[in-house]
Amino acid sequence: MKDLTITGTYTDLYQLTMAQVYFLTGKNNDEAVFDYFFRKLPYEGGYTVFAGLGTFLDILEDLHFTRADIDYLKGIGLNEQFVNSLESFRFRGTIYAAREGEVVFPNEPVLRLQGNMMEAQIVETLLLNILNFQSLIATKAARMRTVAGDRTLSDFGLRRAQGTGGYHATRAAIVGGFDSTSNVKAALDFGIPAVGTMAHSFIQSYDDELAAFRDFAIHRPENCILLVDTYDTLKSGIPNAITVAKEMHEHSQQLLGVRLDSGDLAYLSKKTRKMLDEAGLHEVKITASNQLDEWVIKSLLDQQAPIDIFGVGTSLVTGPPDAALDGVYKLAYAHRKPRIKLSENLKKITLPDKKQVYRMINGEGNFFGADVITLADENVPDIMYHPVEPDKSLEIKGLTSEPLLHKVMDQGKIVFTPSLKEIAAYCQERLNMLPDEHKRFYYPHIYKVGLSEKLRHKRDEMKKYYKK
Ligand SMILES: Nc1ncnc2c1ncn2[C@@H]1O[C@H](COP(=O)(O)OP(=O)(O)OP(=O)(O)O)[C@@H](O)[C@H]1O
Ligand SMILES: O=P(O)(O)OC[C@H]1O[C@H](OP(=O)(O)OP(=O)(O)O)[C@H](O)[C@@H]1O
Ligand SMILES: O=C(O)c1cccnc1
Repeated sequence: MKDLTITGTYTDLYQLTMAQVYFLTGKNNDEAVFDYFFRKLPYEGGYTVFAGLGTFLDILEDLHFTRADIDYLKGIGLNEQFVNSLESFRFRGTIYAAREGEVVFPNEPVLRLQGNMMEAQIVETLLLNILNFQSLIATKAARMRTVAGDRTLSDFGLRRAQGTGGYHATRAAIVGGFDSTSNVKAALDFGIPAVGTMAHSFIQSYDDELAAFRDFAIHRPENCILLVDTYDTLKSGIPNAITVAKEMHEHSQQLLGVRLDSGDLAYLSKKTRKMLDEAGLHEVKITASNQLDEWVIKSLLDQQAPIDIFGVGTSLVTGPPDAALDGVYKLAYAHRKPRIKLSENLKKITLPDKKQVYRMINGEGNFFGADVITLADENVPDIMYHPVEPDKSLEIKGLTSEPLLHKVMDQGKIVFTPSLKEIAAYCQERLNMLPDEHKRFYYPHIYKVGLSEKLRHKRDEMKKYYKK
């Protein structure tokens, strides 16, 4: 059995059966335009961090069908001529997208893909699979970063992740503001600092805790963090860690820290800090772990817990309580005409044609709290309209604006390649521009996304036409 490498068959079968029809009816070379957007903010929060773009583009640039793919697709009854054509399949489309790390909002196109019908359809599943997951995890990470301030956040999640999804979860965690990871593969591949402490098993395997700490410190004096809760944190773990820290000093070495992994982390971290300080070990840091999430981190800091490093696993990489971001990929233009999808639910009617999104910036250089979706070739309007409530509008005249969608792939070639570090810095820059009321956990202020008059008119006219 072979393990996962992403090739053209990393898609849903219906994409290929639709592509086959486009091919056989001679429609595959017409331009199609799809929008990627989501409808609901995760965590009942005020924003989503857009992540995964770099991963998606890297995979897309090399995407091809292998001999085994071709043989398999013929074997399941797809048309031979169509399947043979996939031997030379390469994505040659053009993509406009928000920068990875951008703070984005429901119903606005975050990415616009323009390609031929066939290629645009085939890559849908891959795009959604990568962008939805990484955006969910980057958002979770960003929520933790906004409450952790300048404390260190480390990803400890691989063991609890949804299978190999833990690999991309680590990348997304960095986009959203984490500093480091215990995931060695992700650290290697993405250039992230790899960090780690020790497990209970290491201490349990010794007859006494002090001997375990000593061996660890002797053989790994750099970045040494001792786990202090195996037997009794305050009566055994901390006193033994202090002994080892002092022995390390005698060898001109420095104990980096201790890790608390159970009990009342506020109480224990305060007691620990006091004991370390009384021993003159002011520089020894306190790490905390054990089912942390943004709420627990916030609570601990509200309790003035002197914790320097938070190690977060399950809640970071699995993104509870939301299992997925509901991002979708909808057709906006095909065969030289704008396209629309109607719905009984007004909110679910899609926006036709090629579009741009403009973000409004206020006088202080922060986000004004409004994005307007326009037709791609339109100037920024003076007024934006509520997407579904015809009487609501907002004047945006005179505000500075920035286009959100930029070309990131041109005819199959990546044209913008920021490093993961730059993406993470961009995310923090944009989060800093987002007013605090959109970042609070309870009932955050709603960020407005509106339509230009021209786009609204086009949608409404098409709606009338298809209703007839
Ligand atoms: N002072 C605190 N304020 C808020 N939450 C805390 C505090 N201390 C710990 N927590 C969190 O409360 C939860 C405690 O869970 P639990 O009772 O399973 O841990 P525990 O007492 O350490 O048990 P175990 O020894 O089985 O790990 C964890 O999510 C932990 O991060
Ligand atoms: O609680 P999470 O946020 O998921 O963080 C990761 C957890 O994984 C480890 O525990 P585990 O019991 O797996 O191993 P250990 O014996 O090394 O503590 C670690 O000690 C954390 O408690
Ligand atoms: O290095 C650690 O302390 C660590 C790594 C993974 C999971 N829990 C803890």
